[in-house]
Amino acid sequence: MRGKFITFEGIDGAGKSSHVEWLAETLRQRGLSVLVTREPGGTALGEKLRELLLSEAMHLETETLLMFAARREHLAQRIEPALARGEWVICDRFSDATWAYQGGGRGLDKAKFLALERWVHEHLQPDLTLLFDLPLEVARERIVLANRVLDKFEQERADFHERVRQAYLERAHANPSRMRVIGADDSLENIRKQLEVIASSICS
Ligand SMILES: Nc1ncnc2c1ncn2[C@@H]1O[C@H](COP(=O)(O)OP(=O)(O)OP(=O)(O)O)[C@@H](O)[C@H]1O
Ligand SMILES: Cc1cn([C@H]2C[C@H](O)[C@@H](COP(=O)(O)O)O2)c(=O)[nH]c1=O
Repeated sequence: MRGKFITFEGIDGAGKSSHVEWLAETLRQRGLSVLVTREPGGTALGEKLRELLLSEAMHLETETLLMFAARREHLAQRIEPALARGEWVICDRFSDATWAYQGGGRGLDKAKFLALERWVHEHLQPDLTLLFDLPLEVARERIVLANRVLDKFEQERADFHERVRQAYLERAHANPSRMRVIGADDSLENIRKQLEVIASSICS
């Protein structure tokens, strides 16, 4: 039987990556085989593209095409074969991120996004997307506290990140059966409780 495809999304600093491995382990304890991966990245070529995408300034359409090029490789090399073997795949970001960052944040024409999405994965959408949502200021504070070097996207102004957040919420509103909004302005423990309920429902 084909495995399930779960994606994590949210603005930078939302806290999603803190739960990816935890959810994978929770699913493994239920006897499932789980692949954890991320975008942009997930393959040798994808990780090279990630380095460029997170550091180099480029035209919006170049950025979008490179995101989808990395995704095409990722789907062909890792995601689709794993799902076909019956493994579950947890991916830290996928096409909803392109919708939110390049579309919402930078203003990419929606028709161009939809054309690329149809080209690259017409017959595949995540079975479940967990959208970590929280106010921008809380996410910023977490990034500052983590004291990490900011990448190209994290260096963007607050209004960019606010548009990204709104684009994610609109997409979740338009896809209620696939996307679940997680209240991420909460303790790690309480967020895990929300995820445990979701994990139980997807495994049953
Ligand atoms: N619920 C939480 N409460 C307080 N701090 C948190 C919480 N979740 C994560 N953090 C901290 O916030 C920082 C960002 O978390 P994390 O890297 O998981 O976010 P992210 O959404 O994956 O961010 P990015 O997409 O920018 O990599 C980390 O230092 C993490 O320890
Ligand atoms: C897949 C994807 C990602 N991005 C942006 C979003 C983040 O700022 C970075 C990825 O780094 P993180 O460790 O996951 O935070 O890339 C994007 O703009 N478009 C995309 O399609």
